Amino acid sequence: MESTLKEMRVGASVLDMDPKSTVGGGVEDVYGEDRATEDLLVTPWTISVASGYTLLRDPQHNKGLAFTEKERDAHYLRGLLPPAIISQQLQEKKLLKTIRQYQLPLQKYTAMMELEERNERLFYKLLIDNVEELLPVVYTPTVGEACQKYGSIFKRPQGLYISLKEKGKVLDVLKNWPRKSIQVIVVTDGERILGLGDLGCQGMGIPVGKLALYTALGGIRPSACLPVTIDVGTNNEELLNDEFYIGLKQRRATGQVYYELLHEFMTAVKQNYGEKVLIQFEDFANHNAFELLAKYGTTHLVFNDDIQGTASVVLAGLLSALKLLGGNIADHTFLFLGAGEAGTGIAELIALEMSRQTKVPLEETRKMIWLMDSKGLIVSSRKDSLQHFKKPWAHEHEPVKGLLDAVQAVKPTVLIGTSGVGRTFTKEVIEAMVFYNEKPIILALSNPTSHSECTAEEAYSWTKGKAIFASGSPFAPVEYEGQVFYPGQSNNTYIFPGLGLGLVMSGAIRVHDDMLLAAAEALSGQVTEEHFSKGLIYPPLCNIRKISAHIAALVATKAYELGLATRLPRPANLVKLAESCMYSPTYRNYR
Ligand SMILES: NC(=O)C1=CN([C@@H]2O[C@H](COP(=O)(O)OP(=O)(O)OC[C@H]3O[C@@H](n4cnc5c(N)ncnc54)[C@H](OP(=O)(O)O)[C@@H]3O)[C@@H](O)[C@H]2O)C=CC1
Ligand SMILES: CC(=O)C(=O)O
Ligand SMILES: [Mg+2]
Repeated sequence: MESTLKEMRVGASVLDMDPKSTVGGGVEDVYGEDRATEDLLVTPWTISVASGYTLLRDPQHNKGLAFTEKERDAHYLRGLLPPAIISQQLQEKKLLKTIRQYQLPLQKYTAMMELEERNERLFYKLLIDNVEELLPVVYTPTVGEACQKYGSIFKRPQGLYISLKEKGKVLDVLKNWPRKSIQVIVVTDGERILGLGDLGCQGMGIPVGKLALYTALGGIRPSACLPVTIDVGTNNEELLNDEFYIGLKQRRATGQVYYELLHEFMTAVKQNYGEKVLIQFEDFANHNAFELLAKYGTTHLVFNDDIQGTASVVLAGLLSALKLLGGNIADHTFLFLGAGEAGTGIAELIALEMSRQTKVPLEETRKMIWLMDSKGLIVSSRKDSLQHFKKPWAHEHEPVKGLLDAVQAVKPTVLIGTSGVGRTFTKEVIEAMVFYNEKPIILALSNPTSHSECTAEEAYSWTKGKAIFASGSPFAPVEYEGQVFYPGQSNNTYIFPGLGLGLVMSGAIRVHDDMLLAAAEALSGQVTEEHFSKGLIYPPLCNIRKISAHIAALVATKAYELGLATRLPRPANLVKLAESCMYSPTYRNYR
């Protein structure tokens, strides 16, 4: 139990005291201990030192066979372990070998999750040291399959489930979580999991995976991370008919019922963890995502990863590509397939950057950007029937249905896939891109791999090696006519860990667009000549902690400039601060 005296002091105000209580609550009596009466129950939190069998079963402190002779004596471990002492390094080597032996990605995923539950430090050591190899296991594409099969691979719960059954009790549910000092929450309602649609309660794999990356890539302590799934039902018939489904078996609640539960959650989070806890909205459907962001963006430290994190990573890639191609961002014309969260989020940040660079008003720079949805090109004649987030993109043009026709009409220099539909960048579409451009920029952002708008091989072979290509899920390097091409991964995973670290370490209280621009500049600044020579527009993920530190520093700098930082005075060297803040997974010695 991680509870400390300090945590017990955090508390509710005297104003919400129980009328029957005869004792006044202390100023920060969140757990109601000061004001408890015979009718008012409290939780008996305790502090204890783990030893013996309990220590071996405690994932935060377990070191497996790495416990020294002295530790085995001091902590009652004699006989509970075989005699060999195996260092963390050797344990890591053995595990990597085991994981590599598994044929199926889902087996590797399960092995990693079991390791996390058994030995947290070893899990993070393995992930950090082998990030390029293991990211596709704990994150896209495998996490998508894991969510689809969550019911059958489910053994022990991870994260916090807040369902409609908990309405009216959300604060109590938060208090059940064993860790008290939370800095980052990733929350989903499971309605738009990657490009896989509504997976209901099984979407939990996403907050769990994203938070593992907050720790591995951004250095946020695992104990400070809280994955949350809000379960308001699912409209996925297959899950509703599945006897093993782990979520609420009802159709999704909408309207007032939905918003009341979300509001209760947002209020309880602030009440329990304060103003500086970061909340990342993840994989909500767009009919809720924009509204939630607009509503809570002014009252909470919150951002939507699919709208804003994705925008920042794509802008970073474009800024890098400009260094390769020359010219300015305003020289480009953009066409998006997909006008939802990712598409319109990216489009808006590009338009903002163009406006900043050229001093041309935002309404004008938006005109360089075209979006398509499932009904075709977004044009002014459709304006009345468009969802509000599409309206700014309804430019004057005759209606266009298909993507190839749109490419021919708009002649984009940059084609971006954010539709969630695989194989929509056909040979004809890609050939049209290279017909109009010496070096077309093609980003197939939809996840997981099976939903990517095209493969890396298709992008390079259909453009005869001319494309600057990146994708949301990773592709291996491609050999085309004797030359090797390295596709980059354009995924918000480059941004949110560093963004989160910057916000947390500066004690920021709100997320601002300038921070997303700063994160994009920081990421783009990490791309070197060597990377460019391979055709990469993103730096390799093996340097991600260094990259995250730079992102964090620029984000924190913005927080200070905007007066949104509360950690005062401003530390002199923010890169150093970011590096020194990061969680290290090496084993500690026990007294
Ligand atoms: N690489 C990354 O970092 C990220 C990738 N993504 C990926 O992007 C994809 C979309 O996510 P998100 O924007 O949140 O989803 P949304 O549901 O908000 O948007 C999807 C958009 O695609 C459109 N669309 C659907 N089918 C077609 C089609 N056949 N042709 C043209 N347009 C189509 C939809 O049209 P309509 O509005 O008419 O329904 C909608 O505008 C997902 O696969 C997700 O995994 C998301 C975030 C980050
Ligand atoms: C990467 C991501 O956030 C998504 O595909 O939804
Ligand atoms: Mg997402």
